[in-house]
Amino acid sequence: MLLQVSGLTKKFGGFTAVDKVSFSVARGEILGLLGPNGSGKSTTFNCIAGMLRPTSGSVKLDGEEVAGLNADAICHKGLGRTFQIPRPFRELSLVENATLAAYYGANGRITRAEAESRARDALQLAQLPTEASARVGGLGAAGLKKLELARALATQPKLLLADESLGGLDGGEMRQAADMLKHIRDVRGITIVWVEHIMGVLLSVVDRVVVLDHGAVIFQGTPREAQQDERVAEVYLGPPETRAA
Ligand SMILES: Nc1ncnc2c1ncn2[C@@H]1O[C@H](COP(=O)(O)OP(=O)(O)OP(=O)(O)O)[C@@H](O)[C@H]1O
Repeated sequence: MLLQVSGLTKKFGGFTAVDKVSFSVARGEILGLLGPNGSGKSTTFNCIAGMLRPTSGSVKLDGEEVAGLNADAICHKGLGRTFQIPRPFRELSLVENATLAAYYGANGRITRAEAESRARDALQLAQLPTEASARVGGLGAAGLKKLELARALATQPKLLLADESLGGLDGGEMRQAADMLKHIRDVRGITIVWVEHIMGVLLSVVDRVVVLDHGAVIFQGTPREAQQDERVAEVYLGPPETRAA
């Protein structure tokens, strides 16, 4: 297993946002981490990525305990993440943005040529232009999401945590974003944990899903099983008697 989350708990004062969450992700797998708004997805994500310190529990990346390490240290151990709201350096070019991410991922221990090569490779994987003149300014919502992905890929992660990659995209862009994540896994073997609150297109590309509700895991299984599961339907659609026919 590349990622093993065991008994992960995060409390904010007396409120338990993540309650003994356990799941694992095999090398090369795409796992969808789903749940309605407020179910604890972002808190789980941030505990894994080191943006939040878990109250208790274990997070093992490639067999090594990383719970409680800071985000920089976890990135240097091979975890790349995207942010829900892209915040690129707008005054820099796309290549410069990705190059900075490559330096960050390597903890500064690569040459400029190597950082730029990693940056161009990541931009290509994210289907963005690689020429020096390509700027952030002209990118729309989908382009900014791609740049977010390219910045995470430039850190050369073993595990990519994708946070709400579909937010703000239209139907066609969502399909393209989903296919891109699958392509990245297929050609590079990068393991992906993909956090979304909407199921839709995600179910067509993930291998397995974990569904959270009120901070706890209520379902783990294949996308097909998720679509047939009554508890999953309930948290997404409400109780059977209130659903439209
Ligand atoms: N820093 C915080 N302090 C207090 N409560 C918090 C904090 N962060 C999150 N929460 C609460 O924890 C619960 C889980 O929030 P979280 O953001 O993890 O859910 P989510 O599933 O990611 O939701 P969304 O899809 O809306 O992003 C919510 O009730 C939220 O209000």
